[in-house]
Amino acid sequence: MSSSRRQLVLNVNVLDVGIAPGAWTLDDVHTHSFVDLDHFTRIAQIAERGTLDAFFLADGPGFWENPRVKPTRALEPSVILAAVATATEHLGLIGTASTTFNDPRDLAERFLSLDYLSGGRVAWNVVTTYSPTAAANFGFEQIPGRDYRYRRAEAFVGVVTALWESARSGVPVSHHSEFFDVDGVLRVPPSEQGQPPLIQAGGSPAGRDLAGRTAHGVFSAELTLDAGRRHYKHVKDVARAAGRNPDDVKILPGLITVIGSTEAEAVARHEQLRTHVPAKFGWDRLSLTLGVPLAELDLDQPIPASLLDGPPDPATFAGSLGFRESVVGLARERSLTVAQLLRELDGGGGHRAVIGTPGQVADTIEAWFRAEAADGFNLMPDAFPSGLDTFVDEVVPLLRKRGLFRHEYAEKTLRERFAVPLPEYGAARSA
Ligand SMILES: Cc1cc2nc3c(=O)[nH]c(=O)nc-3n(C[C@H](O)[C@H](O)[C@H](O)COP(=O)(O)O)c2cc1C
Repeated sequence: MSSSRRQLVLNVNVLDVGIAPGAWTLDDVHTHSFVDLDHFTRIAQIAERGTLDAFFLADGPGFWENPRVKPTRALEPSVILAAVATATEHLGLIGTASTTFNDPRDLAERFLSLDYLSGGRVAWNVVTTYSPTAAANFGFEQIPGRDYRYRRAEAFVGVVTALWESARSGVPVSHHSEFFDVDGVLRVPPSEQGQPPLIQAGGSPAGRDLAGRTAHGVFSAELTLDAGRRHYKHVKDVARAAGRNPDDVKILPGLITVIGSTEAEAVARHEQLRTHVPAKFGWDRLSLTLGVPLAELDLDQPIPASLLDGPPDPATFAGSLGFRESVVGLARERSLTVAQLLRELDGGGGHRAVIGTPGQVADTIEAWFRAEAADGFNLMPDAFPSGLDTFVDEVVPLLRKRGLFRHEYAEKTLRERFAVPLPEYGAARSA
């Protein structure tokens, strides 16, 4: 793939007041920022000032953080995205919605409406969700197994894209599968970009396969350059084998940023953001990510190889295999103690963190992009709005100077910006 044709993609992943568990303690947020539309539109306007590609909301229908420790997503994402759409002109709008806990017609209508009203700036992040709290909200005793979730995801994506196509063609969908029976057309008018592109998040073999065959972007959680390159090649190979142009699926790992004008300043900010967070917070998260009881994780010792070797049964392991593989890879490669691993993961979250100067952040972005470990990143600033402000003011100019990032928006729709083609008429109709 020629690197001159590749465009660096930078989305901002908006995790309420920031990914750092202590982000809520900073002075520029107030107690209700996480449910304040002004907070979200302000973030979007900063992102647009930095000509970022898109505003990206994670979501799951249930609590996934302990709300006693950290404010967590409370408003339904399409409501936030509708407000952001009216406050911006160019910024893409990526909404996450679960294929396990939604109805495809309802979702197709919601996302195409948003796409129509925003002038073709929307993408759907397809997730299958592993949170037990979400399952309990929908009458399941436990989260349905991974095979079931991905089979349903496949059918779900087929119905949604077929319905979006019906909005353009007027030709009714006729879908009958293990999961859905849908006959009809969508009443929403077609959007300026035809239909929203698809992003996918979930790194198990089934998740990567779904992404390679159907998605235009992958939200991944790779922690080392080598693992990033392997994942990148794998998904592009799946796309190629499915007859697609591998450039049409962008690989976008998460990247946590904690920025200071010197490295010491960044470390001090990082420490400050940890002050009010219970020590057990990251430890708990790590135990869930690995599927290993907390009692077996000694802070001062490396994780025993027997625990790293894998969930005993991947079919029933409830967490994300993608996150688990990334964390295990890092722990093995660097022989880290649990305490060092937690530090490296900035609290056990599973995404790569750079704690450093704007130059160091730009270096990481450039190195991963040039090594074909990433086509871009889903940026996760430690805290909003300050962490994003600094990124836009200090890192974006460096990336522009290096010829890696746009100076202004050139394309109107998100599909044009990502340079991904619209499916042919008929491709999805009887999915
Ligand atoms: C980087 C990343 C981000 C994710 N974001 C979400 C999310 O916002 N909401 C959600 O319900 N699930 C999310 N998931 C979970 C996946 O959809 C999936 O349910 C889970 O990862 C299990 O799949 P896996 O074993 O294929 O990784 C995310 C997974 C990854 C790897």
